[in-house]
Amino acid sequence: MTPIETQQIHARASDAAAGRGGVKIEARGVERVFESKNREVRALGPFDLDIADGEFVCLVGPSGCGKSTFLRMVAGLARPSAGTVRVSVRDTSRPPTAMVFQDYSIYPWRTVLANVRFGLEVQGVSKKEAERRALDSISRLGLAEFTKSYPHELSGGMRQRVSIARALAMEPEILLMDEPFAALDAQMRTILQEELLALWEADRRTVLFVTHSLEEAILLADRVVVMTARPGKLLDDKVIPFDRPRSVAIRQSPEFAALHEELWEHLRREVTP
Ligand SMILES: Nc1ncnc2c1ncn2[C@@H]1O[C@H](COP(=O)(O)OP(=O)(O)OP(=O)(O)O)[C@@H](O)[C@H]1O
Repeated sequence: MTPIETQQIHARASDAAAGRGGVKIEARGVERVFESKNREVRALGPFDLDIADGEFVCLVGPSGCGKSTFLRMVAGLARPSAGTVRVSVRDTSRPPTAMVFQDYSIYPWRTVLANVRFGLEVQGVSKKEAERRALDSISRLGLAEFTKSYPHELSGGMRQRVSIARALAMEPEILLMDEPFAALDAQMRTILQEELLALWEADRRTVLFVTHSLEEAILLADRVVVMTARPGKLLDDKVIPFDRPRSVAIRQSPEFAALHEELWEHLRREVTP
């Protein structure tokens, strides 16, 4: 296995690069090798990527190319086997990242309010402030009537709203989303995509979003980063030219179809054996 040369660094951003528009996430020569059943699985890299502060970037690529692994590195939950992942932080009193997963990851025994408040309590935010921020976030996600409901009383779309509310309540500088809408039906997925576009428009937080759907990536992102098959490397890095604010209606435009076709041409070669 390649020796660990470097690890995740949460740099204090006193330099200009950390200001709005500066580099927020910087990956250089990132590799990840797993030991599995006495063999090495080369999952990722070498992979380089820069994401600017306030940018919405979607990561797409074949299954197993290391997308989730990279996201976990940005979250500080995993270390690269080689290379560096650097996250610039403006305000050390806030968590640099918060994550939303496909499977909601909310506690079935806690109410909506208690689920959203949970991360804040772990952070040591006072009870009063946690309650205020949780209620505000719940309301932004349209769940104000359901603060006392339990997850089993909610639809899949509502549970995923709870996950997003919990992440936003943390007020992270970077929102990490790992296929957050993959488990939803097509209609609910469209509704949540539209809601996410509106939420992002309100605060323009840096977002790194993993998806299998090129359509979803083009709809949401400022940039779509396409990865090769495992070990994932950078295959394409495409700026999405559609104006903001956006609505799901842009999916009907010929420009959207052309972009989809172009990116699919690249991805097709990676997913077909
Ligand atoms: N903890 C681990 N131990 C061993 N192998 C792992 C581990 N985590 C991930 N892998 C392997 O690393 C590779 C990349 O996994 P990862 O989950 O990052 O891919 P992905 O692109 O997110 O896949 P998908 O799109 O299917 O979710 C896969 O081959 C996976 O089996």
